[in-house]
Amino acid sequence: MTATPAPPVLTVEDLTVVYEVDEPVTAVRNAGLTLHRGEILGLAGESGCGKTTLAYAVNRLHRPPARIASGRITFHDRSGEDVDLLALDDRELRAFRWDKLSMVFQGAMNALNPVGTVRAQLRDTLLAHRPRMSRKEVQGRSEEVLRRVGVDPRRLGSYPHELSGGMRQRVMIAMAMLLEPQIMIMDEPTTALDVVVQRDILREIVRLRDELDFAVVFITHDLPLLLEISDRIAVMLDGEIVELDTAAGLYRDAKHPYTRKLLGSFPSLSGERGAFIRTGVDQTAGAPTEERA
Ligand SMILES: Nc1ncnc2c1ncn2[C@@H]1O[C@H](COP(=O)(O)OP(=O)(O)OP(=O)(O)O)[C@@H](O)[C@H]1O
Repeated sequence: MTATPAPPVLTVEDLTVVYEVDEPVTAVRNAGLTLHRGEILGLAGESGCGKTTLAYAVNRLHRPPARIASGRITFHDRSGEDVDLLALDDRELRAFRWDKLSMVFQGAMNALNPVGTVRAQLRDTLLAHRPRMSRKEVQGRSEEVLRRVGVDPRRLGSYPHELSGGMRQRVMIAMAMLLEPQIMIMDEPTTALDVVVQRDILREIVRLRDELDFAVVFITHDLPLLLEISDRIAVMLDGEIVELDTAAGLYRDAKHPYTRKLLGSFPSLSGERGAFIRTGVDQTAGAPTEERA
């Protein structure tokens, strides 16, 4: 990490999300966090702790019975403008999503329209936000994003069923970066993929972040993976963020007993561990360093 953190791009304050079912479930409780420009913030915690609910609420994608009971979510635009996300109407939200903040879900590869080519789907998203783009610009941008995620631009003419799962997930990541958003939220984006493909895609995400400087909220229950790729990590337990620290700080000196328990539950973290994605990672001890790759 650098000594002075980059300015914030997103601030979540005191966020509470409740599922209004017979016995209401408070899935996120008074959560607060600041995401800095260009940082990778990992969100860790066991299944059911509220990670996905938090991510959906930030993007206003939550649906009834989920309800934001309290809190503030502020997007700090590159232009200097602060946007109160909870105050946006539907039209403003549609303009905001993909453009300023995009999201890649677990299994997002199945979200591609089966009857549209990759070209058509990238074009539709581009033109919805940039209606004045020429055909040539649309084609150029579509080729560029595919190249960036390691997919041959000749695949623009392919239908989703003609692509492997890994390739479809890469296309979804390309879609998420199409409009150069300032934030990407990734919820278990590689869980459905085999380990080698996962690693390739994660390396790409870290590299692209270094190049393009978007911030990432990366959600997974895989803490060892988060230690490799995150600048900071927030640990969630029963809807609350119980600890938030740099990856190195968390690894070396976890404060909350639950974080220590979580760290202890991954044998790979106490023993030898190879193939860290970050450079500057102490592979013999398996510990992340303070540096950012
Ligand atoms: N539609 C719903 N109605 C009622 N309760 C729900 C609903 N969706 C989620 N919950 C509850 O909210 C809590 C948080 O769920 P959430 O999916 O956000 O957790 P998560 O940490 O993302 O889990 P996972 O890693 O399994 O996706 C859980 O207790 C869950 O049972």
